[in-house]
Amino acid sequence: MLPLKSKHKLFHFIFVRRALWYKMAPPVSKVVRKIVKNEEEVAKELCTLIEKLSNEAISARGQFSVGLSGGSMGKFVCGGLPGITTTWAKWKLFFCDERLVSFTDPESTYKIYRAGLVGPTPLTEDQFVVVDPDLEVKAAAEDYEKKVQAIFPNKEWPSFDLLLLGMGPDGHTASLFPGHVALDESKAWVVGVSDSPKPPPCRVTLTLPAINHSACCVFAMAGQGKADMVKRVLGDGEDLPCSRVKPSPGQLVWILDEAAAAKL
Ligand SMILES: O=C1O[C@H](COP(=O)(O)O)[C@@H](O)[C@H](O)[C@H]1O
Repeated sequence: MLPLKSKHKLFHFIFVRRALWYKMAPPVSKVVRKIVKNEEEVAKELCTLIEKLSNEAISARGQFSVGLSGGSMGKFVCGGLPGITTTWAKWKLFFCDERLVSFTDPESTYKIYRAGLVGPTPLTEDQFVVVDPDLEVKAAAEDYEKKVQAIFPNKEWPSFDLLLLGMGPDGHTASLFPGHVALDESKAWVVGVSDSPKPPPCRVTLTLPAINHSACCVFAMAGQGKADMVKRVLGDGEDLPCSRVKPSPGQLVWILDEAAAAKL
């Protein structure tokens, strides 16, 4: 028989500590992996998900906030979105990251989405919350952060309904590159990067905490060129910028084609 004092200690250890641990530990993201045949199927799967999430968000809150990425994501989204059924007027579009180049430069992410979505869908230019390419890096990041804050007023962190993310061959996502100081930002929603290892060097990016407060993050990719990094991130769990995307509480979705998933 345990003495009363020891019983109290045991009770404290088991119940109080456990309750505290549950309270403090961040809820784990719900992770979904979807492997489809080819690039075309990746775009289809992605756009079906965007359609579903937009309609759910609009029914629940009257607005859908989505963050876009550059690179191959533009192709998937611009190819598939014109075919979906949604209330376009309720959309607000942001950029997970943007390259600091003019809107006419082929490297501009906004240029790609404006050409692919304004016209082919009922979306209008004023529904895009853009990074001002005429400002220098720090000022552009501060200006973009203010624009995002105006959409999520009085919030500690933005709560995007959906962020569409890509993964570079070095495991970067948005403009968060391996080993870069921007990865450790814990207060700002947005930071500037003036030494991006991938050109162009000047960029503006959402930070990891801003990304991880969104309701859903989706990585979509296709092709054998992604296979090694997919294995390092999803198979080996290596600590890379992509692996740190854990929306909490939230959903993390990976949509891959068979070639990108080949080494898993
Ligand atoms: O530079 C960038 O690269 C990543 C990955 O691009 P991908 O073409 O390999 O898919 C992209 O997600 C990011 O937005 C972009 O600025």
